[in-house]
Amino acid sequence: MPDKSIVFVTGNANKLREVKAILSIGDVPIDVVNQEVDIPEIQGSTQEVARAKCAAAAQAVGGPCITEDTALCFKALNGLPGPYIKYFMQDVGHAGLNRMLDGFTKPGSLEGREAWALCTFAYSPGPGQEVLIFEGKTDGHVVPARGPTTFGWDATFQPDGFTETYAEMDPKVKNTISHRYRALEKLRVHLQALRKE
Ligand SMILES: O=c1[nH]c(=O)c2ncn([C@@H]3O[C@H](COP(=O)(O)OP(=O)(O)OP(=O)(O)O)[C@@H](O)[C@H]3O)c2[nH]1
Ligand SMILES: [Mg+2]
Repeated sequence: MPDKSIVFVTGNANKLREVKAILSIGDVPIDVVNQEVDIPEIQGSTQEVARAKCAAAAQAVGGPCITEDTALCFKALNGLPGPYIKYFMQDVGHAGLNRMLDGFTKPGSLEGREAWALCTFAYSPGPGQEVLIFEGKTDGHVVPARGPTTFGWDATFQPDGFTETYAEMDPKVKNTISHRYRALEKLRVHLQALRKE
């Protein structure tokens, strides 16, 4: 790889901010260059969605790139909404996501509200080439919204080991425990290995 930058194809400004922050820290910082291209997303497993999106993104930009797909998976619903969380969030909001779990919840407890945030980064070396997948997962619970509502479902996800939701915590803390951070640590190793080739 000729330089220390990577093209990240996304239309989501919040994702971009976190990815830039996470990859700027570390022994070998990585510059992220955004290209906002509207890529169709297929239906399927998180990996199928991620592979197809990254392959199409590499065609669109004509070179190496990364893409990212975030899923929010409810244990009580066997992993749904998963990769479709964007549309659930848009249509039913924080309160609707909570209501979906009320019937599974033991009163007065968080039992039944278990969920995990799953981040899938995909890397394509270029158009027509094999796409590699890097996943990160953070376990937690779905709770009534607390904190700023500027980023997706952050206000309704309380990661295990914390009393705050993602939205309530200092962004620097989120960026050391998040699904995105965990996936990026794996991607970082791969990008650094490429640079040594
Ligand atoms: O509270 C949140 N904390 C996060 O850490 C987070 N990461 C993603 N999201 C939301 O989950 C959906 C994923 O859909 P998604 O992966 O297709 O993203 P997108 O369409 O917005 O962007 P992209 O596909 O252009 O990259 C979208 O609604 C995102 O806003 C998050 N919400
Ligand atoms: Mg998308």
